[in-house]
Amino acid sequence: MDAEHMGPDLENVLYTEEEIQTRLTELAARVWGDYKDKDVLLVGVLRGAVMVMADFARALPGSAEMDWMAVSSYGSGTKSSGVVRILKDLDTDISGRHVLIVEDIIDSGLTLSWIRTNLESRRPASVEICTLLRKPDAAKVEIDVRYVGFEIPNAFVVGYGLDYAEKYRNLRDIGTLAKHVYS
Ligand SMILES: O=P(O)(O)OC[C@H]1O[C@H](OP(=O)(O)OP(=O)(O)O)[C@H](O)[C@@H]1O
Ligand SMILES: Nc1nc2[nH]cnc2c(=O)[nH]1
Ligand SMILES: [Mg+2]
Repeated sequence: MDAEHMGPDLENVLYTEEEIQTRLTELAARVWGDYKDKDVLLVGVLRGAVMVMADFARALPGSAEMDWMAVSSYGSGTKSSGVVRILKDLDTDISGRHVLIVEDIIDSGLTLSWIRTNLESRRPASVEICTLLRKPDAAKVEIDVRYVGFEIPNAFVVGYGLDYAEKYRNLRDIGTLAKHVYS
């Protein structure tokens, strides 16, 4: 992997663009099989899930609706407080719908656990989760995730939608940041 492709600030590439696409195509085939008799509504969580949604949705072999939510943690000020407020709600009425939440990463699991409970209160026919990445801490929260791209170790990752202070979302690969970026 040359430096230009990695982005100069990445230390290690965990998953290349090609590996991500291959895995998303596998997940899309599974999802399509599981929802063959159902009209699935994909719900992306802004902003991290934008890249995953774009590529996952296009890897599906047929049409699927898409909608978006934006949420923000508040309270303690840490991302993983688990206290979430809605910045942008769905435009779609999901009652009776089969919802598949599309995420980039599950770390503490608190964001998704809150979103799932929130969406379930709207009486959808079903709610499932598809995430590209999952970290070990997610195991501490009881959250059933049907589709997981990659289980990753507990390191901060960027790229492919994932940011550090809003940067690096546009990198094609996913990796860890070099130390000089933090200092
Ligand atoms: O499992 P958790 O510990 O709750 O963390 C995972 C969430 O954190 C990131 O989003 P963030 O809130 O940083 O916003 P963003 O999607 O706009 O980057 C990521 O995109 C997930 O949505
Ligand atoms: N960019 C980024 N955002 C996160 N949110 C929760 N975990 C992570 C992570 O590893 N990287
Ligand atoms: Mg997010």
